[in-house]
Order: sequence, then structure tokens, then C-alpha cells
Amino acid sequence: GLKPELMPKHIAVILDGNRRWAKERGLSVQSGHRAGGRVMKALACLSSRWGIEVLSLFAFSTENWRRSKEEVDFLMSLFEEVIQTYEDEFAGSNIRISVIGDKSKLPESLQKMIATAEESTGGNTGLHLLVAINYSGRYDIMQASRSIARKVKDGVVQVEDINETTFEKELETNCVEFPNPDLLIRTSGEQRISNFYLWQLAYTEVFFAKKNLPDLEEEDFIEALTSFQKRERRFGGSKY
Ligand SMILES: CC(C)CCOP(=O)(O)OP(=O)(O)O
Ligand SMILES: [Mg+2]
Repeated sequence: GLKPELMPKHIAVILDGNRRWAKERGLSVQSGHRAGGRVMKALACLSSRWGIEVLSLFAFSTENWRRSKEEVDFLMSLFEEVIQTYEDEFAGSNIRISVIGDKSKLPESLQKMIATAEESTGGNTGLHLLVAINYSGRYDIMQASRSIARKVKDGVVQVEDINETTFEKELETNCVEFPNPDLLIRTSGEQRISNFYLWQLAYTEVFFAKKNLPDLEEEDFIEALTSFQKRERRFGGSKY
């Protein structure tokens, strides 16, 4: 069984396989994404129950705009639904929601929904759920670099003061206590990072789940956690 003392503090999930799941069943792309949305909520509830501190869900990357307008519009409306049902499904479980990514490009209605959910859950002290929408690792590193450059230009920061700690504070994951995931899970069998967290994943253990997101169940989450608990993290040091 899972050992509480070996539970990861921060789990990040690259959500993938919704359309393949739908295709296998002769269902619509929209039903695939809707099924994926249900698993997103289930992952948050499970993480909350296991006392995980931070759960990051990679829901929409800066590259996903390349999809058809119809699919993108549907995803945007689905994110509203997922974030809106936060009130009902998560209410009472003390979950805090934050959305990271370039929100300025999202539909006004979704931006408002995000602001409301962040506002109403801002004081919660349980699981901190980070939903990455219109996010990418390179976007984050670029925005952090611009922010630091501005501070140097304005004389607020000296170049010598720039180090890993001050840089990390400029990343959009600076809103959580544990910005660097201990465990990254990717569904659907793909084995790539797809421009998710780049700085944050420096020493993260990676687990590739074969199942498509909508098929993911508690036992699959437990399998990833069990694998994580068996690993010896050396952080570059040698325990030889
Ligand atoms: C937007 C993202 C969360 C959707 C993940 O599933 P997907 O649409 O990439 O599905 P496929 O990899 O099966 O095409
Ligand atoms: Mg995919």
C-alpha cells in the first residue's frame, strides 16, 4: 500500500488521449473531452483525499490553438464548466484553485469564471489545484525573463542578484508552496513533455500511463504513486 510519508507534495499531470478514447468508441471529440473533464475532477478529489499539497493539470497549451475553431471553442466552454462545477463538486473540500497561463487570450467569460473561482477559493488551505490553460514552459520562462529584465532596467534588481531562487519566483508557479513537481504523469502512452513545465521539472520523477485520460481510474493513479514511492531520488548526488 501507499506510504503516507512517501507521498509526493506536488503531482503534475499532462492530460492526453481524449480524442483517441472517443474514436475507439465511435464517439464525438466533444464527448472525449467531456469524459476527460470528469477525470480531471476525480484526480483533484483523489489528490485532496491523499493530502497531496499541489496538483498541476496541463489542460491547454499555447500550441493547442492550432486545433479547429470548433474544438477550441468547445474546450473553452468545457473549462468554464469544469471550473464552475468547482463550487458544487469540490465545495467543502477546502481546495484552492489557481489558473496559470496567458489568460488574456482566453474568452472574457472564461476569464471572469477564473477570477471568481480564484477569488472564492483563495483562502482555502487544502489541495492547491493549478490548472494550466494557454500555458507552456517556454511561455513561462520568457515572461519571467521579461519581468526580471524590466526590474533590472528600473533599477529594482541588480544583475548579480539574479539566481535560481529569484528567477523561480518570477515563474507562474510562484503561487504555490511547492513549485517543482515530485511526480509527473502523462496519459495516453505518449512519452514527451510537449512544452509543459520546463524549469520546474528539473528533478521530477516521470511516469507514463498507457491509458487515455478518460479511462484513468483510481487504481491507475495508485500505480503511478506506488512506482514513485519505489524510486530513489538522488538529485544528481551519488548514493553509490
Ligand atoms: C486539450 C487536451 C487536454 C486534450 C487531450 O487529449 P487530446 O485532444 O490531445 O487527444 P488525442 O491525443 O487522443 O488526440
Ligand atoms: Mg493529444
